[in-house]
Amino acid sequence: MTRKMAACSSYGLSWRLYWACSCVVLVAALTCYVNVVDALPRVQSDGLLKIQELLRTPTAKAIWNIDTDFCKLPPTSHLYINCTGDTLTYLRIVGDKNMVTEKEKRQLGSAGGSLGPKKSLPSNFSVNTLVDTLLTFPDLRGLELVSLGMWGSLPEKLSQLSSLQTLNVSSNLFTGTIPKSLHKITGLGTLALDNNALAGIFPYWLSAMSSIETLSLSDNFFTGELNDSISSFKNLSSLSVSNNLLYGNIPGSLSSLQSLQFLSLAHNRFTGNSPNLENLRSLKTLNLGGNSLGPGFPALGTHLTSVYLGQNKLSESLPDSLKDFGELHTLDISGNALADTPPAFLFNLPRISTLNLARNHFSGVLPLNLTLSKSLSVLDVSNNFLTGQLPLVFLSARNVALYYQNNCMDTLKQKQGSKEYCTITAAKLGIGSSEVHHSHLVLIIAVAAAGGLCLTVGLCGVVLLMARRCSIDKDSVAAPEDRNFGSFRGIPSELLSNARYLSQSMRLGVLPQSQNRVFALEELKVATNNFSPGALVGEGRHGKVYKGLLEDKTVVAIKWLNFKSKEDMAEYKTQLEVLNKLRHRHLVSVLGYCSEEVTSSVDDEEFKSFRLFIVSDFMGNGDLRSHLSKQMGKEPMVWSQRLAAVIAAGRGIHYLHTGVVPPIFYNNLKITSILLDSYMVAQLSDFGLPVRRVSFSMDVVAPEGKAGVPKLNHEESLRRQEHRDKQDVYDYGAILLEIVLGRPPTIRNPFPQKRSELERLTKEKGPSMELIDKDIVGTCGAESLATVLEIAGKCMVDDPTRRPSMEDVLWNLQYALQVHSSVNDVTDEHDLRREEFQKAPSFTERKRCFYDNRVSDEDWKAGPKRPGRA
Ligand SMILES: Nc1ncnc2c1ncn2[C@@H]1O[C@H](COP(=O)(O)OP(=O)(O)OP(=O)(O)O)[C@@H](O)[C@H]1O
Repeated sequence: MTRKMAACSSYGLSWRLYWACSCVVLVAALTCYVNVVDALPRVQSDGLLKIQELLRTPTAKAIWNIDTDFCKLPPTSHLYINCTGDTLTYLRIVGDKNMVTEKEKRQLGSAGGSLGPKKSLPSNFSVNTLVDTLLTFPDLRGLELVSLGMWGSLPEKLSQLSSLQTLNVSSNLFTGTIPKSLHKITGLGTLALDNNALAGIFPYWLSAMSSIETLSLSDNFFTGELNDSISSFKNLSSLSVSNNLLYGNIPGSLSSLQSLQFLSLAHNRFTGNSPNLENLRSLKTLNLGGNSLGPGFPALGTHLTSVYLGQNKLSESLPDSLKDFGELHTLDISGNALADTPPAFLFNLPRISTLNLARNHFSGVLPLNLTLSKSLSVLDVSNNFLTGQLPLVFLSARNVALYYQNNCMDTLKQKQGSKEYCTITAAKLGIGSSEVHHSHLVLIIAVAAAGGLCLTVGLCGVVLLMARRCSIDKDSVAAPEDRNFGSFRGIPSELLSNARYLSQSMRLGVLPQSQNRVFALEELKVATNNFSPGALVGEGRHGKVYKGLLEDKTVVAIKWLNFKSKEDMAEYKTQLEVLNKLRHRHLVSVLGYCSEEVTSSVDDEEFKSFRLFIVSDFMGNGDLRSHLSKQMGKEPMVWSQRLAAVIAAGRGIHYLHTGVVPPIFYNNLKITSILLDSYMVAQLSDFGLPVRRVSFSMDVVAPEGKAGVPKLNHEESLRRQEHRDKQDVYDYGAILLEIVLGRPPTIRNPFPQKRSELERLTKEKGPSMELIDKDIVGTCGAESLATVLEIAGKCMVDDPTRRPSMEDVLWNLQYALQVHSSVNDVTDEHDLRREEFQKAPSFTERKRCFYDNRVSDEDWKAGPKRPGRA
């Protein structure tokens, strides 16, 4: 420093300059000192230790301690701490083990680590105490507490963290509304509250915060219509409200949000045509999938890179303007009623990587010499009405997962219907390319000619000819058969092994992918203490399930299955490859497997048998059925918990039906496959595996078309094809009944002779109360119960075509949870009403206890309009 000052004076600088120079040097020295110190004051270290205590079970071994140098902890995918000088400025804790790599786990262990992601919260967890503790960090700019199982209402005092720029508490169990005081955090740029159970009208008031750039509210219960106030979010670059209860038209004013780069309104109930979004020049990702938008194809900006419009009601032909989408790499327009022949340029867009045109009304012939973009990796044109020869490139394309089954193309590869089937059906639907129009015309002419020729004796020969043409026996028109009796039956294994995710609409529920692991039997023996009885956690009809501790301390479930033939086991293994790729918050992750061939000899004769060990995430709280009754000192689940569990599992099923290519149907759903993790969050297990017939017990619904069920005619086959999701819907209905009854329903056969139980439960005047689980009577709102019973009844109607989709079912259940929450604040007053409810002799009177007394509540008044049910 002295040398620097001398340097200043030696250059003959003035006295004032000399002082300025000294100051600069002093500041530099201080900065240097601060950087060296870089340790938190005691009050902040204590705060972090307190947070550790709050977010972990008290029995867990503490990892942080008084000597931990928090500012020097290495960042990992589930912990990031940043200090500026001697104050904490960023705290991120992500408590989901699926997000931690093995390597990171090891690093965490050796480096002093961070909060263990698998630990559940202590029973006395209080979000208020947590926020009080956070207030010891006045300079906190970033706070991310994700997947930690936190519950309660977000406290108003969160706004006292006034320096926050990022607030992310997604994937927790928060309820209630967003605290209005948040608008006081004037610099807040990112607000992420996804995957909670927050409710209320869409929070337009947040637009008063001009700083807000990212607003992520997906997977909650927000409701109401989006209106023009949306345009007041001037600086928004990312808006995600997928999987909520929003409805009505998408307002045109959305197009004034010029900074928008990411927009997801997927899986709500938006209707009508999408507004013109061409003006959104910064928009890169647009997800409007899973609504009821249509019939027009939306006008979109050409700079988009990902467009998801699947499962809507689009029914026009694709616009020519799509050829200008030079940056598009994902286009998902599956599950609409789009018509005509898909234009050849679509397959050859320069950046296109995923093109999903499945389940539309596309018809006509794809050019034989069609070319595919070099960047294409997934192409799905299945379940349309395409005819003609298969484009040559479909046979030669390598590195492209290609799906074209259930069309009527001229090929023996992937199952096809007859050309007549496609042309006639396309004509019936009034759709089609020039070729279909031509066929249609031929038919019309033929009919007319047949009539005319009947009158003209001289043309008898022609009449006969034409009449023959007119009377194409419907049954001889081969429709694509329903091949999906097993989960993936009929789909070539090479396609299965290539199956990928398409729908990014689910991305917030989807966890990172991991590698399938082939385990050594030795490893599993060590993990389970040689499959000791003490490690046994359950037994199904096909094998035993053990709890195991792997070397890296991961707790896993190991399901032991025996097979008589190698082929049967191979079928399982192929499907495990697919299932391993799936990661969803409400699906139990398959981590890998181990297969073994065992040779034994009896009387000098050798026998081979095969064993498969499926390794998956361990769910610490058993299956849903075990929580419906008092067991081992555990209280039975109350209504809201039951609803939350079935909604969670339903989301997993919905993902299997709509978020995976090819979709996964026929999941042999049972209540015992809904397992609860250590946070009591439900996850579905046992999905997507082949149905193994043991015996046709009451607990198994054989997929239609399996052995013993008559062969289907073509019409029926087509009907099944279109309603492949409905077997799961039926089974899910039975699960809904079980959470109401508290015991398995007696109706499990899809075509029951006697459905009196269901009828008694769903009759108009209300259910017979004696049938309802006494543990929930009084704790569930009547409207909520009635909604669940109504939708369960619809799920279980005999005719699969009349059953609702999983999306409809979820919509109703979310509504049921919402009305339950709004009438069921646990207050003294409520307890009184509950008593009153329990004493009320008739259903109608009980219903009144809830409705009449509650309808005046402010909350209830402000509650959502009910936009109609399935
Ligand atoms: N991943 C898991 N984590 C914790 N427990 C599990 C797990 N998978 C299964 N279990 C336990 O093992 C029991 C048996 O499971 P399994 O899947 O073999 O049969 P099931 O679902 O009860 O019936 P089924 O034989 O019809 O499939 C379950 O009820 C559950 O309690």
